[in-house]
Parts: sequence; C-alpha cells; structure tokens
Amino acid sequence: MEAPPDNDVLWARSLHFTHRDGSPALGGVSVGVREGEVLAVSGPRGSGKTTLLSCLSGLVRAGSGEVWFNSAPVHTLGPVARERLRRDRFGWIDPVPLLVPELNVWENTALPLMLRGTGRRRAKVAAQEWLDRLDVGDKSRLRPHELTQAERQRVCFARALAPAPAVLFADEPTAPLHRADRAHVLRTLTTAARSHGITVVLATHDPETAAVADRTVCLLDGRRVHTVHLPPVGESEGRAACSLSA
Ligand SMILES: Nc1ncnc2c1ncn2[C@@H]1O[C@H](COP(=O)(O)OP(=O)(O)OP(=O)(O)O)[C@@H](O)[C@H]1O
Repeated sequence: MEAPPDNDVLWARSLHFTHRDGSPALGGVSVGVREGEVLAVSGPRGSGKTTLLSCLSGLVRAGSGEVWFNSAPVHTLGPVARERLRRDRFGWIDPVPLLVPELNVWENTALPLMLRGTGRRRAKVAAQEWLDRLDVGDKSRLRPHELTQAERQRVCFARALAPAPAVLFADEPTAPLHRADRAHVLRTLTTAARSHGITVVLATHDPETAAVADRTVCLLDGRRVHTVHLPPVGESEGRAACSLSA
C-alpha cells in the first residue's frame, strides 16, 4: 500500500462508488487536499461531488480505492471508528439547513462541541461568538422555525465552524442563500478556515462560489477532468452544458 504524501491532510486514490441501484457515481477519482487549503470540487449536477465528499469524510465507504486522513487509512475503518472520526475531527454543511427543531439556535450550534466533551458554558460562549460572526447572534434564543431559511443556513455554518474541525466538508453550502448573502458567508468561512487552520472541501456547481477556493478540481460523470466550463449561475440552473478539456 503506497503511503500518502506528507503534506496532504486528506488523500484519496482511485475511488470507485456505485449506488445500491447500480447507478455509477465515481469512476476512479484520486485527489489530495493540503492542510489549511480551501479546495473546491466543481462540476455539473450529478457529476459525483456529493459522493466524493461522502467517501472522503467516511460517511460512506467507497467500493474500492483508498482514503487517508493525516496519513492514517480511513477506508479500512469500521462504521463506529468512522463515525467517531467524523464527530471529533470533521465538520459537514449540507445544501439544506438541518437543525434540531426542539433546540434553540445556540443549543443547536453548541451541540457538536458538547458531543466532543466541551462543558455547556464554554460551548455556549463559543457558539455565540460564531453566531455573531455570521450575523445571527441576535437569534440565539429562537427556535429554527422562527428563522428564515438563509438564517438557518448561517446557523449551520456557525455549528460547523465552532469546533474548529480539521476538515470541513461543505456540500453546495450557499444553495439556500441569496446572492447578496453568499459573499459574506463565504468570506466568513474562508477567513475562519485560514485563521483556525481548517481545511475546507467545498462542493459547488457555482463558479462564483468556487472562486473563493485556493484550488479547484473538476468532476464530470464521476471522473476528474482538467476543466469544466460552466455557464454563469442563473443561466445554468444546474443544467450546465459543459465542455471539457481533460
Ligand atoms: N441515493 C442515490 N441512489 C442512486 N443514485 C444516486 C444516489 N445519489 C446520487 N446518485 C447518482 O449518482 C451520481 C452522482 O451523484 P452526486 O449526488 O454525487 O452528484 P453531485 O455532483 O453532487 O450532484 P448534485 O449537485 O445534484 O448533488 C448521479 O448520477 C446521481 O444521479
């Protein structure tokens, strides 16, 4: 088994993944992510971005191929060890804001910290700081249903950033945000990543979102390609006819 390069916090080789119904999603993807890097995974809808993030984070196991985190294999871990890895070292932002309806905003934000063993008081302070940075600090006592969709997504950003994960996986995280909101939230994400040494893997089909990354890898039909030319958002609406040079 070839060891991953030292400066890659995350490294994957030749990942293949087929869904239960037989749909092919990844056809041999290799990728390395350097420590502290913001890496965009770009490509049209259905190109395999979510599946790649799911394999890299250990949420699902690739059919074949290798995933390494900090030079330790993830692909050989069982479900419980992968769950612990995700809880303790990784963060995740979904395209739709998923919050616990019975908890208020600061409790939702503090939850991953408390699951990692941080005391309630310290977790509350940290949660509030991140909510303030994301301009939803004044909503901390409200329940999720009292917020707009865009505000709920900002809470999800705060919840993912508060524990300063080693790697934050963000799957189309700006999808529920208005265009005007996107720049601010992405700036908060990249600033936080740089100041806290958080590595970010950002799946997006939006060229403006991908532009905040240090580097972009492109997927098309479950394979890496050199360039995918996506039309501007609005024109594409995810139906991007892409030309490729690979
Ligand atoms: N649960 C599933 N069952 C069967 N096929 C699936 C499933 N999820 C995704 N697929 C298929 O796998 C392929 C890759 O999907 P994936 O969601 O990884 O792509 P994506 O680039 O993230 O797309 P999107 O931007 O729409 O989320 C697509 O052909 C998709 O239709």
